[in-house]
Amino acid sequence: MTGPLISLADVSLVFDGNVGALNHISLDIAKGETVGLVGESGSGKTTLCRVLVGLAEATAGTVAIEGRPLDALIAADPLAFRRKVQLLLQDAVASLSPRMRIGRLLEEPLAIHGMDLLAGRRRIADLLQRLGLPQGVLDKYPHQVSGGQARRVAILRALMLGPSIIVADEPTAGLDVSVQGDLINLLVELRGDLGLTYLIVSHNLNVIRRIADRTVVMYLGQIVEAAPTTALFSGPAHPYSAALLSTNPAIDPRRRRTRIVLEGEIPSVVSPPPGCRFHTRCPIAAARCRAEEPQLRPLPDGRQVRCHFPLTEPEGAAAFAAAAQRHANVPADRPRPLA
Ligand SMILES: Nc1ncnc2c1ncn2[C@@H]1O[C@H](COP(=O)(O)OP(=O)(O)OP(=O)(O)O)[C@@H](O)[C@H]1O
Repeated sequence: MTGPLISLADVSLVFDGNVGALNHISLDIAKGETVGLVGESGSGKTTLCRVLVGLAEATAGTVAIEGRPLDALIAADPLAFRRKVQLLLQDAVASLSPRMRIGRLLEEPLAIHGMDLLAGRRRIADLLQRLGLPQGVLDKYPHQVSGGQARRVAILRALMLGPSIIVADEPTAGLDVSVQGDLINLLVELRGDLGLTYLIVSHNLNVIRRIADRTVVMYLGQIVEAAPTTALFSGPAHPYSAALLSTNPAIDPRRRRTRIVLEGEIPSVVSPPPGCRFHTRCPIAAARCRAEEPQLRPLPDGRQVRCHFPLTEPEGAAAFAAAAQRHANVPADRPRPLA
C-alpha cells in the first residue's frame, strides 16, 4: 500500500445545527505512525476520535481507511471494521462491565465475532504475558485490580481481535507518573511488535512528546499546526502551540523562559471569532488576523500551520519577541501574559 492508512479530507462535523465541533479537518496518517492530538478542552479531539472509529458521522468531507470510505467499510462489514479499528477509552474500569470477571470480559468479543474460543484463550495467554499481567487477573472483577492493571486489561481487550488501528483518548490520564511511563513503553513496544498505527489524545504533553512521531494541535475545531513532534517541541510555529507548550515547565526550560498565559475564555464553537479563530487570545494578532481567516498551509520544513505570521518566519518571530519584551519586566513569580 502506498497511500496513507487513514485519510481525513476536509472533514467537518456540526452538532445540533450550530455546534461546529470539527471544521475542515484534513489529516493523513501513515501505517505504523503515531499521531498525537493536543489542544484545550472543547477543541474537538474526542469528536475526531469518535469520527475515526465510526461512532460519530462527519457532516461534510470524507474519512477513508486504506483508500476506502469509512461509511462504505462499515456498511459492508461492521464487525470487520470493529476488529480493525479499536477505541481505547480514558476510564478503563468504567468501560468494562463491573459484574463480569476479567476472564469472561476478555472472552466476550470472541463470541460476538464468531471466533474460536480455544484460539482466543491462547491469544489471551499470549497477550497477558506480553502486557506483563499475571494469570490471576482473569479471576478478578475490574474494580479489584489497580488502575495500571485495569488500563492494561482494556488494552488487552482492544488487542484481542487483532486491530491495525488504535484510537486512544487520554490513555494515561489518572495514573501515577511511573505507571504512565510503563504504559507508554508498553504502547511503543506493541506498536512495533504488532504493526499498529495510533492516534493518541492527551492533555499531557510529556506523554505526547514521548510517544508521537507527529503532533497535531487543535483549536476550536480546527487544526492549527501539524508537525513532527521534535520540530514542534523545539520550536512551535503557531502562537497557540507556543502558548500550550509554555504551560509545561518540564519541556525544555532553557527554551521556555517566557510563560505565555492565554488571557480570556476560549470562545465558543457556536460563534467562533471572525478571521483567525485564535486572534482574540493571540499575543501577536494584527489587523489581517481579525479580517482574514488563515488556511492550513505547508511550511518549507514540512510542517503545516494555520497562521498568517508563523513564529518560524521572520515577521512572526519578531512580533513574538517584541510581545515577550513588553512583558519582560513582570516579576518571575507572576504570570506573564503576552496579550
Ligand atoms: N454530542 C454532542 N452534542 C453537542 N455538542 C457536542 C457533542 N459532543 C461534543 N460537543 C461539543 O463539541 C465541541 C468539541 O468537543 P470535544 O469533546 O470533541 O472536545 P475535546 O477537545 O475532546 O475536549 P476534552 O479535552 O474536554 O475532551 C465542544 O464544544 C463540545 O461541547
